[in-house]
Amino acid sequence: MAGREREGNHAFIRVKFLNGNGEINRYYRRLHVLGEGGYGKTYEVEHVRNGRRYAMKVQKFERVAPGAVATSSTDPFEDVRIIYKEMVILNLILPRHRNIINIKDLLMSVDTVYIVLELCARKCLRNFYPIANNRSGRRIFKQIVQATHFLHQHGVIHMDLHSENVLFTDDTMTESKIIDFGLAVYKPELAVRVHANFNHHQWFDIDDLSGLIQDYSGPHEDIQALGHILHCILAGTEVDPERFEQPRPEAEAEGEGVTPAYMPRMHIFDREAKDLLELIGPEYFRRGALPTMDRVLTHPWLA
Ligand SMILES: Nc1ncnc2c1ncn2[C@@H]1O[C@H](COP(=O)(O)OP(=O)(O)OP(=O)(O)O)[C@@H](O)[C@H]1O
Repeated sequence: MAGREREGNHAFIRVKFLNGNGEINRYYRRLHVLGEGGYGKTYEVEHVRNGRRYAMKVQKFERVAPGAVATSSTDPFEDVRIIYKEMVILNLILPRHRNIINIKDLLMSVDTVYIVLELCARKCLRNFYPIANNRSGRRIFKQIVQATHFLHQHGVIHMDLHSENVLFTDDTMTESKIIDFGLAVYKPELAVRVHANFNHHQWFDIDDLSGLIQDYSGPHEDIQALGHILHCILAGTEVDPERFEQPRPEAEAEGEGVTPAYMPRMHIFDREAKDLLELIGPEYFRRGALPTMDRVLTHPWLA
């Protein structure tokens, strides 16, 4: 059982095809719902034969009759494209990384995709913020930065990094995993590393490579999202990003004082953590243009 395998030096997807949706029960027993997103539900499941627990993301899509004409407003192909892209990114483009969710199995019927993932605890960054201190905050933030850098090296921009898309492997909240590649974009021109000779021409039409917001997508989107996450870690709470959309002098001139609860807790964090916030944080804190990922990685707080 494995979604991602290598045949010689080439990547390929191993998919189990199901004759009907009921057949999924021969492989996995659904235990309960872990979460619900725009494209379906994610369940905790148990493998029928070996009893191991996993998370199973179930995504239904419109059946697309061969030759059917789809309108742009109700484009059934769009659902298929999004699901397909997530499968290819997780299966083929990315090698394993300890801080990126690992795909375990992939099953498909005529109208549903079942993506089986390693199971995380029901803890996400939101649960971590209040207990973060300089040491743990630095460790977790470094994991997320390194995993994001790894994505970028393989040409993948996540595009949806936020508190609920970073889960923890267990309740100790010491090991994090980035999940949900539904909005991710693959940009072959950005890739400096290629896994198992992945050749995008074999897997994508060039049009299918575009994300929902492709024209604006780039590493800066993820770096900005990391800046927001860092702000939340330092503040010890989820922060409303809209409050920090303008630089400090402008915000203060408009009388928008910021709640003390949203300010970095400098009695807990090193001055270097604040310095990194001034590099990648929201406009309110930032001193200049967003830096490159390399500069973030080598920042003294993380080095
Ligand atoms: N591997 C996992 N282990 C445990 N829980 C998970 C796992 N993957 C997803 N979940 C839970 O299921 C929820 C939905 O998963 P995910 O974000 O991947 O789905 P989605 O349909 O793309 O959601 P969205 O519309 O929010 O982007 C997550 O927020 C999380 O609570």
